[in-house]
Amino acid sequence: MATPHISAPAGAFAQTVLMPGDPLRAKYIAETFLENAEQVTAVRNMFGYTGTYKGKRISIMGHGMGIPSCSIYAKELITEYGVKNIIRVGSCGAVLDDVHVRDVVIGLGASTDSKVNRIRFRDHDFAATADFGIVQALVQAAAQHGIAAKVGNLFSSDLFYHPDTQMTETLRKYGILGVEMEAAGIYGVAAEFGAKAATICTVSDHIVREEYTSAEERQLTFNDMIQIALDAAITL
Ligand SMILES: O=P(O)(O)O[C@H]1O[C@H](CO)[C@@H](O)[C@H]1O
Ligand SMILES: O=c1cc[nH]c(=O)[nH]1
Repeated sequence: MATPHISAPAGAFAQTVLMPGDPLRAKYIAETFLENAEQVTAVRNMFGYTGTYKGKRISIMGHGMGIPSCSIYAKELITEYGVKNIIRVGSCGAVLDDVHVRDVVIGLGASTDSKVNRIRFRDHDFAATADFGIVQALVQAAAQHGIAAKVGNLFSSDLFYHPDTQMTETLRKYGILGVEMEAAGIYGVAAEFGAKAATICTVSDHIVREEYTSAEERQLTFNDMIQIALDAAITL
């Protein structure tokens, strides 16, 4: 039962899928953290895997960069493969003084400059929100790992290289915890097709302070976030 973008057979995905932007991160997560991981799709090299974590069946699949890309995969996973829970596991940039590189942030809500949710919602402002149960599970799992995750609003931007130089000040004023490129789209898809979704991100850079994590640091902090997401996933 392939779709235009996923070549897996029916039943190939677990009910809960962790989704990083980078398909190679999906491969790394599956090979490092899952037992008996099997690759179930590789269309356009957007790798997807299913295996078990602490005895529970879990899938991992990349979603690419930006709302158009992640929306395709999230929609097909939900409507064609019966996926119920999507947890985006990503990276984000920080703008606030009290958010630091390597912090873990959870997107309870996601603001955006994308029009996708207005297209869905008759041109009104849809409040793109995470599933509260998944957020709770993520917060609890983070606490068990000794990490006080910050929970709040993300900004999902259509543009990585944003031309509006005033935008950062606005994001600071409105308390945006992290800038990334997908959460608002995934929350919109989940709402449209009756699934649950949440986003957890590791802060990879501070946009105002111009601080960046090294590739090695990113890998280590990313590992913390993955374990939090997997420990939350098996409670769903
Ligand atoms: O690390 P990922 O999950 O890809 O997330 C962030 O990184 C990409 C931009 O470099 C965008 O996809 C953004 O949302
Ligand atoms: O989308 C992203 C991801 C990391 N850092 C940013 O500034 N934007």
